Amino acid sequence: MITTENLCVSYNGRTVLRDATIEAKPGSILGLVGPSGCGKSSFLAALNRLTEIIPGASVSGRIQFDGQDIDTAFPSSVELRRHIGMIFQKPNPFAMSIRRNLELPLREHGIHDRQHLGQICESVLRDVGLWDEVSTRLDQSALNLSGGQQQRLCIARAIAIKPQVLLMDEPCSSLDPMSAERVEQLIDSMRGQYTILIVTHNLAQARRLSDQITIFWTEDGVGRIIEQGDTETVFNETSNAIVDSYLTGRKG
Ligand SMILES: Nc1ncnc2c1ncn2[C@@H]1O[C@H](COP(=O)(O)OP(=O)(O)OP(=O)(O)O)[C@@H](O)[C@H]1O
Repeated sequence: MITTENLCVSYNGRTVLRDATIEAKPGSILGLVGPSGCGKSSFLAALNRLTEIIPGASVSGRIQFDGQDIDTAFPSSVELRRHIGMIFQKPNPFAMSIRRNLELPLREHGIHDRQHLGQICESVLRDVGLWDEVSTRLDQSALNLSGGQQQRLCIARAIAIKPQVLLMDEPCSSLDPMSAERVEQLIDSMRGQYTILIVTHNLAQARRLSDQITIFWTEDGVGRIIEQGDTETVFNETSNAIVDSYLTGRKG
């Protein structure tokens, strides 16, 4: 379970997200939506401590993982990212072979046995539906794969080290429609195995994929959460006029 309490993110002293409190249930998919600039990516970055390497960024509030503050549970960012992985909008495979892309994080986490590495590579490539497409060219550059294949490789790389949580920042939005559909199906198939927090601008996708939804909004230049709950309940029964306008495409 991952929770936040009054999470705030600022850049150079300017608050861009205020008091974000969420609860992502184990094994569920939580959709994070809202207009551009309301702090969704900053929120995800804080959960994975990427804000530490963004110049001028600062975070306050509480982030807990299984009831423990993440700073206590995972003093090192490497350990944190073993439990909380991240997938970005633009696929970012390393400029090396498909095999090395998968082996690198495994080696970083202490797995060096060649046979074991090989087994994990095959298993995660099967999990993301890539094995049949790449099994004969594992030693070729990952950069030769299509965008959709690269994104599935990045998901394979993230799950190779068995995280419990996956943060996804618009994972389909740079892909062509067919590849995006394929990646969406993959994410859907991961329900129950991982706790997934996914930022998407595609409201139909958020509705299809997410069990719960959190809606961010900007007021006076500061992002905050204005609605959250079970996805279908929020879509069908929200009493918040702004949320209703946003979800029906009349605003945002
Ligand atoms: N590195 C940074 N330095 C300064 N300001 C930043 C930085 N990153 C984001 N911001 C600002 O923080 C605010 C929130 O941005 P963020 O990217 O988190 O929003 P978002 O909801 O994810 O937007 P989008 O949907 O367009 O990706 C914006 O005003 C943005 O300009």
